[in-house]
Amino acid sequence: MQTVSELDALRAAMAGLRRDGASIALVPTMGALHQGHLALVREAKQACDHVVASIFVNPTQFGANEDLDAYPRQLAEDSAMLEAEGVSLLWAPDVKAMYPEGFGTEVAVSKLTENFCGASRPGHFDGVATVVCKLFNQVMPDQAFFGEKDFQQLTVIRAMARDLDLSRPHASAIVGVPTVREPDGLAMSSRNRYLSPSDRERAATLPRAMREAIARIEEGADVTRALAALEDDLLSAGFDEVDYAELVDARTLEQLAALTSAPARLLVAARIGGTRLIDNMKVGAG
Ligand SMILES: Nc1ncnc2c1ncn2[C@@H]1O[C@H](COP(=O)(O)OP(=O)(O)OP(=O)(O)O)[C@@H](O)[C@H]1O
Ligand SMILES: CC(C)(CO)[C@@H](O)C(=O)[O-]
Ligand code: BAL
Repeated sequence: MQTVSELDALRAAMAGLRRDGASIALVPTMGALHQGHLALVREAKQACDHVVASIFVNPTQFGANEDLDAYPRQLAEDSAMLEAEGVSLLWAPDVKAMYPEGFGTEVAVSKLTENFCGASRPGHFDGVATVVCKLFNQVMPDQAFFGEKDFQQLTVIRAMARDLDLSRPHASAIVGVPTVREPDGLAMSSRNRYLSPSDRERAATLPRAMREAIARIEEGADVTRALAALEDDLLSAGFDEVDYAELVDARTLEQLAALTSAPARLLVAARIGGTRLIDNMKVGAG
């Protein structure tokens, strides 16, 4: 596996990989890799001849009071994991290489970013859309792989790629990969390592309470009541705050007051200690 941290070197390496018409998959990450990231790499490897992974802790998607400085950075360990998975190229730019002096362009996706994580993390999705747009233009992959764990992010990236005619990858070449979970059901996340042992134990209530709420909704319970019970379950289990718990149309992220034939998803974000956890699950058969 080759590692590059400058754009010229990336372009030269990409030209080498593309020789003979080989197809390219991109797996964007912020590092601190776990099995969730490796699931993306494995799907990418099945789909294309070469996998290019990126590691970049993108400052523009962090709010002023968020964990940019504390975010785990472990390039040597991550690099060994990617190499073991057969990744061909690691793109690991520093902030100056990604945002050279004078950088002043932003990609903003409207509507889909208004609620949920977009409301509680103002500017977050502008940062995500801008850096992912740059990654697409830098690598020009045939397919790009993102986790369903960040469901709103996946929806926003699909919309951006469609709206901006990012022909490689075009919207249909963005692949969503199902969430990988710990044995107790907690969605894997780099931020889980912030949890104290007791908060880590309590955190498993999140997927459990979500499954219970989904069962109630699928049995025909009133959605507002089921979501209120979910919030109560989380607060009783020791969560400090429920940021949102909503049933949405999985395509438009519009809130649903009842289950319909539309594909539906339960989206939740909740804080335990200083750590904000997000999760989402499919609801119903739509
Ligand atoms: N448990 C998971 N299952 C599947 N994909 C995941 C999982 N966790 C993260 N991903 C995906 O990996 C990619 C990189 O995510 P990122 O590096 O932010 O990791 P993360 O664990 O989500 O970190 P964070 O704690 O910052 O949310 C994203 O597309 C994300 O959706
Ligand atoms: C897509 C991404 C790599 C953009 O920085 C990040 O938001 C992430 O890791 O999910
Ligand atoms: N995994 C999404 C990136 C973020 O929370 O900033």
